[in-house]
Amino acid sequence: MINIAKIYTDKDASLDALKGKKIAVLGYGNQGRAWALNLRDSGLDVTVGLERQGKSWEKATKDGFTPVKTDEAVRNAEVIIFLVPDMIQRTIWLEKVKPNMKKGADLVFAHGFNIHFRMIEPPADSDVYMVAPKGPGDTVRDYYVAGGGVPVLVAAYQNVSGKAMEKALAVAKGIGATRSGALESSFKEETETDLVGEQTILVGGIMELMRASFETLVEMGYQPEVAYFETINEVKMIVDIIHSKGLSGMLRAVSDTAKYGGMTVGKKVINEDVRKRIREAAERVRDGQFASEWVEEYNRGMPTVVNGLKEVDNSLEQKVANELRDLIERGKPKK
Ligand SMILES: NC(=O)c1ccc[n+]([C@@H]2O[C@H](COP(=O)([O-])OP(=O)(O)OC[C@H]3O[C@@H](n4cnc5c(N)ncnc54)[C@H](O)[C@@H]3O)[C@@H](O)[C@H]2O)c1
Ligand SMILES: CC(C)(O)[C@@H](O)C(=O)O
Ligand SMILES: [Mg+2]
Ligand SMILES: [Mg+2]
Repeated sequence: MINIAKIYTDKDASLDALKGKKIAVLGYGNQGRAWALNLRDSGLDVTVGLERQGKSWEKATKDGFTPVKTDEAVRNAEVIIFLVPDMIQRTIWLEKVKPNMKKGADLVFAHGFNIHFRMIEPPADSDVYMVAPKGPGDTVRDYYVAGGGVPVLVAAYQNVSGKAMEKALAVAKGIGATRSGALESSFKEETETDLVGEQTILVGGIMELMRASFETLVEMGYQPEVAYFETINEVKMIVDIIHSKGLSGMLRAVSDTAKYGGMTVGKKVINEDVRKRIREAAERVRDGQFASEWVEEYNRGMPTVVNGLKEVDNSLEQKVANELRDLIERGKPKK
């Protein structure tokens, strides 16, 4: 056993710390919808707070909530959960939450960005804690409904009441996370590791590795559909095995030919140079350079994100994905 991280499960957490308290969930997007539904299904008192009527408002209403404007949602809340995009949180905090919140209400985050990089300066009399899902919002909902939960990192930044961790664990239990595990961390550790992870593997790394392999095969004259099955579609199946049995389990599930090729060529593709660049990316996160760059990009209207999305939407790999979607869906296991 390595036994470094402190991991809490259902037996260590109680919903009592939040029972009867008014909880405002700000935002109804990826995480907002999942949290609001899971917390409500866990018997907690949730109000959805939104800035304006629109898609999120409609979605929340369809799910049986009666959304209200952000300022109204926070006025009565004892627990305020920030589930609007990271780059919006500071403005919402300054303009809507800070002037209207109850004195001493809890401030809760799903990612430490705004606190760690000091974009939000919380009042000294509030508990400030974090429950950060280690998975996408839809999965947080899907796993909960299926009786499971996505693991989370929990941390307390300010613990005025002495009960911040108890309440973080109650939130974790409410969204189903302690059915799996809530790992004790810090705002610093969560923020930095989450950013490094999404840049180098979960979003950036995996996408670029898939695209590089796919595009190489297509350039060499192989059929795009064959390239798609090989370099993008099968990743889920391999990752599913890693997910349940670890890397050793995956190696034992593939042929010796794949083991040998994977072990020798993998290290040439993902070589020392790549490791050096992963380290550089991690250092840029840790010293705040990435955060400054992202704030600046956001303030310019996110041109890189907007154009990048367009480029991927129009790529051959996405066209093949659209073409094969029915076939792929037909083949999925039926519960
Ligand atoms: N996406 C994920 O799966 C995921 C995973 C872990 C942690 N987080 C964290 O959860 C938090 C929320 O991220 P998300 O991806 O769920 O957000 P999101 O982009 O899905 O948020 C959308 C919601 O925010 C509202 N919103 C968008 N722009 C707004 C604006 N200008 N003013 C007011 N409201 C606005 C929308 O109406 C919608 O309700 C972030 O701190 C993020 O880092 C997200
Ligand atoms: C789902 C992720 C990538 O893990 C999350 O960190 C995010 O920012 O969306
Ligand atoms: Mg993230
Ligand atoms: Mg993440």
